[in-house]
Amino acid sequence: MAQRTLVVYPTKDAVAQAGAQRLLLAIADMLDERLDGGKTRNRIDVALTGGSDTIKALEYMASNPLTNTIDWTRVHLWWADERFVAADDDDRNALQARRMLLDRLVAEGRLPESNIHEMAADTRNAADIAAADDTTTDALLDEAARAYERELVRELGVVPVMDIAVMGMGPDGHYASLFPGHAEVSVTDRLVVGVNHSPKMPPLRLSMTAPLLAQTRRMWFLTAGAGKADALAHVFATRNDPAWPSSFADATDELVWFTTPDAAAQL
Ligand SMILES: O=C1O[C@H](COP(=O)(O)O)[C@@H](O)[C@H](O)[C@H]1O
Repeated sequence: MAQRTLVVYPTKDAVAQAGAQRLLLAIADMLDERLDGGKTRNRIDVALTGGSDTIKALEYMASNPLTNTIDWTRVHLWWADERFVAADDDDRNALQARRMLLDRLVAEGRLPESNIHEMAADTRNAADIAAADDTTTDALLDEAARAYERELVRELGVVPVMDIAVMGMGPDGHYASLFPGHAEVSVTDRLVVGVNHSPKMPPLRLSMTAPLLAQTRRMWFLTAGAGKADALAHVFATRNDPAWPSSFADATDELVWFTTPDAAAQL
């Protein structure tokens, strides 16, 4: 179990800027790291999420000169969670990341499209969505979750490991799409799950599970603003409490929360 570390920056903007800078430096360092035998890694795997702080960090990455020094052909991008909406829906985490950074890297020939591992989008039309009952929707989400599991295993083996995960946390303490009051946070026999009736819109989601995320080497939370203070205090006071899902967050090497004084006020 990793020890939780807290790093406080003066503003929300500074958290995003620092997150961007740290992510670029960490990617560069990991790509240069010498393995036994002197070779460098042939790939690193980074899990992204959505939410205000992480998307802002991607925006800062786009304008950071370090971005142009990275060998993106060896960087694979995954999503710790996704909103199950149409591929062109503004709510989609992957679409936001593409708009902020990834599409440009692909267009410039730096990042192969095949390195972007998106979770499935909802391909149904509005009438089918409206007509679907819970059983149908759950089955659809489950098939999408299993498809992502298959992709993870195909690419990374039966115990997939993210080198870095950049997480956000909601004011209710959710991380990825693991919400309080929902059973998914306690699922231990899956890598990815479907989430129906999410308390935060949109209601249908896909999420990596806590055990998969806990295999991550370096997990960073970008969690800024007074709205996160209550959740942060509860999360730091407990472990594996379903009422505060981010208390399940773990990593093998480091678990760091980048935050602001107002978010850390109750600690
Ligand atoms: O819906 C989501 O919300 C969280 C946190 O969002 P924030 O805007 O409160 O920072 C995010 O981490 C998650 O990936 C996303 O799907």
